[in-house]
Amino acid sequence: MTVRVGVLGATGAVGQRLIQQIDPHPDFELAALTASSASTGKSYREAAKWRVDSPIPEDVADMTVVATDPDEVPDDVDLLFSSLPSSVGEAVEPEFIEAGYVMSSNSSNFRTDEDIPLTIPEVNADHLGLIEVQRDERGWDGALVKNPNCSTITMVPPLAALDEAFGLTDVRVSTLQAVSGAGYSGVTSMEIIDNAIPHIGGEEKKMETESRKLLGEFDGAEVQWNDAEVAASCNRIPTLDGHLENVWADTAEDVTVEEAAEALREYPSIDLPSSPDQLIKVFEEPDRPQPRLDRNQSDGMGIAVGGIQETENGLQFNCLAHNTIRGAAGASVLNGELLLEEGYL
Ligand SMILES: NC(=O)C1=CN([C@@H]2O[C@H](COP(=O)(O)OP(=O)(O)OC[C@H]3O[C@@H](n4cnc5c(N)ncnc54)[C@H](OP(=O)(O)O)[C@@H]3O)[C@@H](O)[C@H]2O)C=CC1
Ligand SMILES: N[C@@H](CC(=O)OP(=O)(O)O)C(=O)O
Repeated sequence: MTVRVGVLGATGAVGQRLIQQIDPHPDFELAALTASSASTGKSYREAAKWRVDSPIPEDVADMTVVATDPDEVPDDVDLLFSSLPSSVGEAVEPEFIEAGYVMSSNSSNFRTDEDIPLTIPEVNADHLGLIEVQRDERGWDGALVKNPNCSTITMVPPLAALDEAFGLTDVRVSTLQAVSGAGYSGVTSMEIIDNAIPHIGGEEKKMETESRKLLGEFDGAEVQWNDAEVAASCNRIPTLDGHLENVWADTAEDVTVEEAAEALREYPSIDLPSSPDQLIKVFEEPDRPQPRLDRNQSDGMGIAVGGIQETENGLQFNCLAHNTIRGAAGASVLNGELLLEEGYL
């Protein structure tokens, strides 16, 4: 069965990555593209300043961009991907769900609302059951699932593996985030070249809250957030793609480097088209992972870990993922695949 899909915010940085992922997808067919009033009525080629590292798909380039309005999206579209600015998403996404659409959204609005599933399919696919709760509480016909913030996605699979094996108590993380995370006009070249910026607005709180929800237990009615304390410090550096993070994870049980590496390597993936066969790759070399060398492993959907060391209370390690693929567009597509697999489409 082919699922007809639409992309809201299709002309943006994440929207372009979504099109790159969806165009060759075995189960999804692009049927609607939306953006702001500045783009409405234009061909996608005209409206989107295409900046992705593969050619613009010709069939998509000729599609007409429509307004971000449920009346403008054909009724036979089964699934929407949203990559709208969060302020726009907050106002507009509920209108689509109320109109009956099922949506996989990358935007940060509603991520920590109690009845909204925030999922990384390899980690907490069962949280999708919150859709029944949101339908009961909000009277929605459609459904809304969110993927987390890109920095959060990078560290949570390794943390989930360690939590399952040894129990997490405290997590501290410091990030080195690529400029693509800020969008095309997010940081200027004069700001970032030969520089590092030790502040990314709102990012620390997102990492501290979203991670605890993702690592929480769903009991069929609500998610009990994980008790671990999480503290984050976020920094922008002049890499293009790939967020690198230094993590200190305190564990309830003693753990050696070898035991940690085994738990990470053996953490299971999920059988969905965009999920890698091996979710977490563990490097032995002390200077890996690195953004330029390791962000594209498993087509940008892999999580890389290295530099594992024992500490007084647990472990220290480095992790890396491609922020606009695993951290954004690929994460949304994977959630779309999960919605299909679980019968929501
Ligand atoms: N960049 C990244 O790495 C990541 C981004 N995100 C999140 O994804 C979302 C999109 O980010 P990004 O792609 O970088 O943003 P961009 O600014 O590049 O793109 C925004 C998109 O939304 C459209 N849009 C803007 N305003 C409106 C409006 N009022 N009504 C309808 N459509 C509108 C734009 O259309 P137009 O071209 O016509 O202006 C464009 O298609 C944000 O919520 C961001 O926080 C999450 C993780 C990573
Ligand atoms: N803030 C992230 C990207 C982003 O937009 O995240 P979010 O999806 O939480 O808004 C970064 O700068 O790298």
